[in-house]
Amino acid sequence: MAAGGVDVSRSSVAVEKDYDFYRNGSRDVYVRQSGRDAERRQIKRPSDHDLRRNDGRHRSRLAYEKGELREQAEVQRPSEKRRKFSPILWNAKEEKVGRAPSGEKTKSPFPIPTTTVISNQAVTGKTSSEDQVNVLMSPEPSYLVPVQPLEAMLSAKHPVDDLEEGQLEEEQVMQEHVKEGLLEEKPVMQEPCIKTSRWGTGLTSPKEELISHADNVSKTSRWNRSSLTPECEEVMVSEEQQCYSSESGSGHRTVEKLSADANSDREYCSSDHDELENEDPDSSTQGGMDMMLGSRSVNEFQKLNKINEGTYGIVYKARDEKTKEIVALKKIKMKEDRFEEEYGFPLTSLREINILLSCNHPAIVNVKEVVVGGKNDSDVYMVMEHLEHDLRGVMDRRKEPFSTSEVKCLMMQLLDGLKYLHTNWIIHRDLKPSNLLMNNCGELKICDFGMARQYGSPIKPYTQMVITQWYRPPELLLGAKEYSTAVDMWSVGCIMAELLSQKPLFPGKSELDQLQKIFAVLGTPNEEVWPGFSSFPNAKAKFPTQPYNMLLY
Ligand SMILES: Nc1ncnc2c1ncn2[C@@H]1O[C@H](COP(=O)(O)OP(=O)(O)OP(=O)(O)O)[C@@H](O)[C@H]1O
Repeated sequence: MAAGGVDVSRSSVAVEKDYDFYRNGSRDVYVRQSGRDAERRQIKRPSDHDLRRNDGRHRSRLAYEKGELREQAEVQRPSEKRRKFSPILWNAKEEKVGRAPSGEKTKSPFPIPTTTVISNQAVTGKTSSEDQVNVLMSPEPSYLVPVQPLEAMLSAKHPVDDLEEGQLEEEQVMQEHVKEGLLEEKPVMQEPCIKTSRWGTGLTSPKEELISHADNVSKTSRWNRSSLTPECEEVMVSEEQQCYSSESGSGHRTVEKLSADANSDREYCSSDHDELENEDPDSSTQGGMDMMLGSRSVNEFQKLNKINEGTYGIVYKARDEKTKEIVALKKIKMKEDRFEEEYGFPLTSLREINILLSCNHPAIVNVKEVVVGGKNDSDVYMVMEHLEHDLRGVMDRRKEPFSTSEVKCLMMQLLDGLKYLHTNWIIHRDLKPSNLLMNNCGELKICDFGMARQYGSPIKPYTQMVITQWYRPPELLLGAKEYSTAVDMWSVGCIMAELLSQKPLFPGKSELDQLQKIFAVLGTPNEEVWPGFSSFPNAKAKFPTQPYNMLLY
């Protein structure tokens, strides 16, 4: 029997086919969109049958509840993975350290913060010729972005997502140096090489205009910021909602402060919205208008029903009147309170759109375009491929756990998608069952990239207020700010355990309780089993001693 009405077992065949398809390259491929986007997304044209099959969540839900098996549809796959991103490089010397996980040589679609941001040279106002030689002569792979000439740096813009703590701290340090008279000239913040990015060659599509706006927002906020604010600001919903958010659409990405009060229910939004702290609200919304010039109108879609509501968006099932294709429309929730620190278009949504438009993988939800419209003509919608279920809902409806082969099939897809992300220097930072979409063929796709971000080498400090608590790794719970792809892998492990046992692996009620649940299973760490453990900010808490194993060895 299929997994909760979703034919996971059969999809394993489909997945095998996919991999054959993948290996064998392009067959029956058409270009979905024109221009620049066409280069990015080559997909196989869905058959009419496929479109019909997706017609009606209600129908599929009924079928699902009746346990009907769906016909196995020919799985459509891109002919190849076209999009490869580059790492963020933080300074010239360290470029040599950076290595793309896969070793594939590709050009980044992102505005890359080739940040020799505040290297020692920048602070002293000198750049040694040796460093320049190293940069220019070293046989770096092409995914390592060369340091830009100063003029290019100055004329470039900031990327939408290069503004987390590392940068902020560096910016502050620099300002302090200026105050202390250490810098004679106005400090040069090396900016991303937007001219070499796909946005550097002119704005040719609404999407690119949108991203351009993201840059503007980011830049404005960066330069206008007068102070740094804590990253967790919004009081969120209860943990139960947070962790089982499939149907409720309740607050994901929520965390709570580690405290001795294990029963504390207060949770906070893990936002890095302080980037927008001092942005002029009017300019933000005005920019939002401008960036949408040329986008299709949402009126070209017929809304069929509301699927779900999350923290950052309301998701509808809709039909594209032009192509008759069934799609999911995610309406971005604008921050409407002018007196809130963040107002207007949320940074998380900009990041999500930015990353998803650049991704092209069968296990990552496909964002087709961004459209505008609605009551005030100012609503922004992401147009995504539609999938009938999310894994949370599928699990909730099942009476028994998935079989081992079903779990293998799901995990293979999840890991394949995650490999693609990590290979392209993206950490998802919010993997959990409700962010894994599924269709009736058992295909799994990762969605909700609001917390995702591009990372770089070497690792820089980021907010630890990410990942829904039950799926959050101990290093984040312990306060680590320098982390990488491993945080997603922890979430994957929790999801796999949940698939096998039909219950969450570590359903902590608070951060402290979360850690205790983890330690109860894996042992209380110490310096011996986890070198560096004692240096975590929250490691000083007294945890009950639990026997540990030496899994690491
Ligand atoms: N492409 C899609 N097809 C079908 N359903 C979808 C699609 N995208 C999202 N959904 C549904 O909408 C829900 C919310 O979507 P999403 O997680 O992207 O919104 P969000 O506002 O970012 O949520 P969160 O509160 O987790 O931040 C998902 O859990 C899923 O049930």
